[in-house]
Amino acid sequence: MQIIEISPFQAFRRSVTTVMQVVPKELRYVAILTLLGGAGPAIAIWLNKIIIDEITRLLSTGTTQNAIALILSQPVLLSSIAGSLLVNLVSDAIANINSFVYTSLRDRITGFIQGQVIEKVATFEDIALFETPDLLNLLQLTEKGMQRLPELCIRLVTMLEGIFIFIPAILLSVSLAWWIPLILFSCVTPAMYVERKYRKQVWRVEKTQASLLREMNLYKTVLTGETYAKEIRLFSLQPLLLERWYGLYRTIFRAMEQIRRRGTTAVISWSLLSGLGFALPYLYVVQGVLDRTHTLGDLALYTGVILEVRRSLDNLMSGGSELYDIALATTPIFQLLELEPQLSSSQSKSWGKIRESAANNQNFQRNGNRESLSGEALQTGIDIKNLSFTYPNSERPILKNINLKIHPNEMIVLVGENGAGKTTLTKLLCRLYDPSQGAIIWNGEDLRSLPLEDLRSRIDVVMQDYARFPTTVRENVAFGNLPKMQDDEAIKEAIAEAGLAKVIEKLDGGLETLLGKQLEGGIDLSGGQWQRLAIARALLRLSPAELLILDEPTANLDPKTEHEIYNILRTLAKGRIAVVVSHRLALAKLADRVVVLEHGQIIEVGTHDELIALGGQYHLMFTRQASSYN
Ligand SMILES: Nc1ncnc2c1ncn2[C@@H]1O[C@H](COP(=O)(O)OP(=O)(O)OP(=O)(O)O)[C@@H](O)[C@H]1O
Repeated sequence: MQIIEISPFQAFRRSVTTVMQVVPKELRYVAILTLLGGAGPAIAIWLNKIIIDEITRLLSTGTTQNAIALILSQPVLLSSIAGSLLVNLVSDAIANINSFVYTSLRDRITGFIQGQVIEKVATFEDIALFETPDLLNLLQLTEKGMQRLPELCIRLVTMLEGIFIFIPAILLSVSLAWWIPLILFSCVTPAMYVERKYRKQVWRVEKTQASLLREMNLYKTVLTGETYAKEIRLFSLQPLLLERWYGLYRTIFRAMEQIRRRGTTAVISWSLLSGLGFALPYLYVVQGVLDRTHTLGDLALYTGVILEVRRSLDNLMSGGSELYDIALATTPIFQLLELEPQLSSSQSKSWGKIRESAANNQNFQRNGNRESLSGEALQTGIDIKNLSFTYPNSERPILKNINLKIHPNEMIVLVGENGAGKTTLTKLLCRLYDPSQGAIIWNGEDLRSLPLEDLRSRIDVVMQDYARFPTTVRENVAFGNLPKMQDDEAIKEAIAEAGLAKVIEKLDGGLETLLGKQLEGGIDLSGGQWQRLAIARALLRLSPAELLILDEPTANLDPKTEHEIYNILRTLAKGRIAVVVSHRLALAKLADRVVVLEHGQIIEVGTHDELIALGGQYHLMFTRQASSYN
């Protein structure tokens, strides 16, 4: 999978487009209010100048009137003071409204972008997304990007505000001397450049440290998650794991701290220069007042103007740097959204062709609302041809030159030592991965040429690490066949067949009982009960399935239930291909053929009796297991 390059500019453009798409109205309100608010400081400064000049004039007349009566008798002074108060009030109101609108705007952008990312990850066909370090790093960086995207609005607004304050202030400063804006501008440019450079460095460090951050988050999950809580306490692992978390934190923090320190020193040095630059125009006005070419009001006006120009330039500078920072931080979001799975269905052939041939053979059946092919429709079975496989994040081949023809209606049991590659082979049959070499031929068609979703709808599976959904009993079962969500009879039948009827009957909420201790009112099941629930899920899905895959379906079951499940398995496997992975060799006796895997290669294939007679690896495994029961 290729992560495409996106420049900060492209990321910025896409961020702005996203924000404008999600909150166009709010953004317009904020922009209009900011525009109104932007004129405020210039007006206030202007009014201030009038007030000071008026007061100076009145004082020079030697009036003895009391202050209130004096103000009330001077319409210019009075209206200027009233205007100044009004401008302050309006500015405050605008700031409050803006902060309210911004909060709602931030929530909506966060919800939108999180939804996009979750949808992308959840519907991404390629399981390698969760196993390839580069992609995991991208996911990690996306988290930060999602936090920063809503800030784009406030930064854009800050920039806008900067511009709105800047334009009137700069016009006023030109009226004082044409060179003043030039000096002010050239003073902030170096600091702006240095800040941009420093942000880029911070981003580079963040990118290279994504894997460390991911590791740190993993330790956090281990230290605070329920899955590990018992063993961590029983084995007193807290000090060791905490030390690892702190170690990673210190490494990341130190590197960031170094860059921040260097960056801040450089930015402060350049800001000092800009401070000196701002002093020049100020001294110029003071000199003008002393020379009597300017009034005291002028001094107040120009001092205010210089400060406002500086404030607006600061706004522009910090807004620009932040926008650059946000553009960098949001790059991974768009890289993730553009990511194309390698398991693409693009070259997919239509199932129509296969359906057609099956229909011609009268094997087409209807099941509930959906069309499905019966087990017999898998007429030529599954042919695994010269298959080799290496996981995307590794160099070590896990399966080597596998050749196996599975006949229609056949039940195969895969056996072999831990790590032999049994589960990996079942993952390839479900097309969670594509073979590195060779092919899996399904009914005469390469698996890669079949529509992925349709293919998966024809497969029923109980995984070794089956899911424990934190939802109701009903949903835990019906997730196997969504159209049957409200079919109580079918759900109860599947539960009964999986041997869970009594357990569920005893629950107060029955099918609606919430499973999962983390949920309010939720309860937990035992390991074996969860496994039986996963089997019930598979049972509900069974009718449309042409291929049934069971990976260690009885690992957590007691001997009595295990025996019951063996009997159910026989029924399950009928009329379809069944591939079962099991270390329980009693199960192998039920199979049409047993396939023995060792170090990723098939070393023996045959019926139980044939392999026992062969006296090879299977014979050894079987006799060892049998002797351990004697
Ligand atoms: N996602 C993965 N990425 C890289 N290597 C993997 C991945 N999953 C499994 N492996 C490796 O592939 C090898 C085969 O694993 P697999 O789970 O297929 O074995 P298995 O025969 O099912 O073992 P067990 O009986 O213990 O379940 C192991 O060495 C394992 O380390």
